[in-house]
Amino acid sequence: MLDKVTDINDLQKRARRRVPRMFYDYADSGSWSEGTYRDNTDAFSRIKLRQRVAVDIDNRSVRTQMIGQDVSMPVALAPVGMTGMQHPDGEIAAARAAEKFGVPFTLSTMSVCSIETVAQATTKPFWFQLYVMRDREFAEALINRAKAAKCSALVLTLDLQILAQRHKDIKNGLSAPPKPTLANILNLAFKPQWCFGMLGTTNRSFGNVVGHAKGVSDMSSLSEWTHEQFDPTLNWESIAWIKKRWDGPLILKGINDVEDARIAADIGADAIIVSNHGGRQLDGAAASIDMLAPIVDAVGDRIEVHFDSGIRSGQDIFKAIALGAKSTYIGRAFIYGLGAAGEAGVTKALDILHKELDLTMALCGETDIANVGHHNLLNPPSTARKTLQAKSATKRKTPAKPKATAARPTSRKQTSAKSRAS
Ligand SMILES: Cc1cc2nc3c(=O)[nH]c(=O)nc-3n(C[C@H](O)[C@H](O)[C@H](O)COP(=O)(O)O)c2cc1C
Ligand SMILES: O=C(O)C(=O)c1ccccc1
Repeated sequence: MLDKVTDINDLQKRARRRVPRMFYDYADSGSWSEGTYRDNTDAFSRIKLRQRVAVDIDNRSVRTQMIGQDVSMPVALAPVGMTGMQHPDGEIAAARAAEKFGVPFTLSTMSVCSIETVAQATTKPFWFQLYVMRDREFAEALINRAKAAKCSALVLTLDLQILAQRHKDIKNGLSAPPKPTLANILNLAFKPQWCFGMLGTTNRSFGNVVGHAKGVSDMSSLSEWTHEQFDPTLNWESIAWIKKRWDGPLILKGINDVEDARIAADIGADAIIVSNHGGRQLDGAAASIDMLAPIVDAVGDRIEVHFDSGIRSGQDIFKAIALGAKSTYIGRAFIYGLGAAGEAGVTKALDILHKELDLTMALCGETDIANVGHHNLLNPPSTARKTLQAKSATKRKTPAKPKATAARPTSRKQTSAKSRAS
């Protein structure tokens, strides 16, 4: 059934056919004009790679580590709210696919299946993403539930203290529970597989927050509820408060500015995710891939720098790694796979990305993802150019032994959580 699917685009087309419009649109949208949403992908296509030839590329590896944990490629599944609305039991399907592929799965606070349900359905630890509510006891309860479920990292999202406006969600009447408007009911008639799947599961509402957060029973609209519940006062002191309560690896998500990256490194987080929330929050913000190199330059020697926003191919992953990210996350790329074909669709998305990443690496003349760096880019960022010039100046002074392979500057190595801990 997925034989003819060759790229993430194909999965997206199939998801559009299978998933009810309000949930498909919820995923495939950005805030306001969607300018940043479009920029995220456009910026990737402006980055050009250096094609290298006559290098022995027979044995290759894209294996690496994220916060000291082994991963089969530099990819994790990003936290996605309402994943279980793209496909029945969607969080379980995605977590299982990730587990089998050897990449981390991050469960959103706003997931349909609860922390406990996902823990029961999987065998390896997953990561938990936290949204901090005004009710701090509730935030603490979520942290404790994540600990009890043996989650192996906490991803704290910082770029959604307040929800931006997404026009499509308003037009589609996206509320919780969804509004049974005539248009929505008619649309469901064209999505029979989704409907039958939903009838077969009890996971149909927000598993982590129902019954806990005040006011959740009358969630009239997702945005109203979010404004009511999410803590707009969240600041760096609150982050220290959370760090104290969570004793495992802490990843700060939603950093898109050098100054914020420096503060994140100062407070001793294990990693940051350079991200603009996939263009769903501050419309007008820079494409995250354009912020990656300056941020790595500022803090890459102190903290692991991860990346998301705009990845739709293995080539995009390669570019993010070349710009200095230790690893990446995918949001829509796996969500489209999930909407198209459940667990098999997520596996297909991961397969596609793995193949594209490996092939791109090979055609750039690299055999190990650990060696990928600025030297693989045709136009390295200016900060990198200075570093490269400095390096080649030093090289000229001390002639190295001639090598069979072309000499190239080493990539910027980031501190791993493990090496800092030891
Ligand atoms: C439908 C959808 C829901 C999301 N929900 C969350 C969420 O609950 N928590 C969070 O931290 N990020 C959330 N994100 C942002 C993703 O974690 C990630 O930053 C973004 O999808 C990356 O961009 P990409 O989709 O272009 O890969 C969501 C993204 C999408 C598309
Ligand atoms: O839609 C999102 O991007 C998101 O993170 C979110 C925020 C509030 C409720 C559900 C999901």
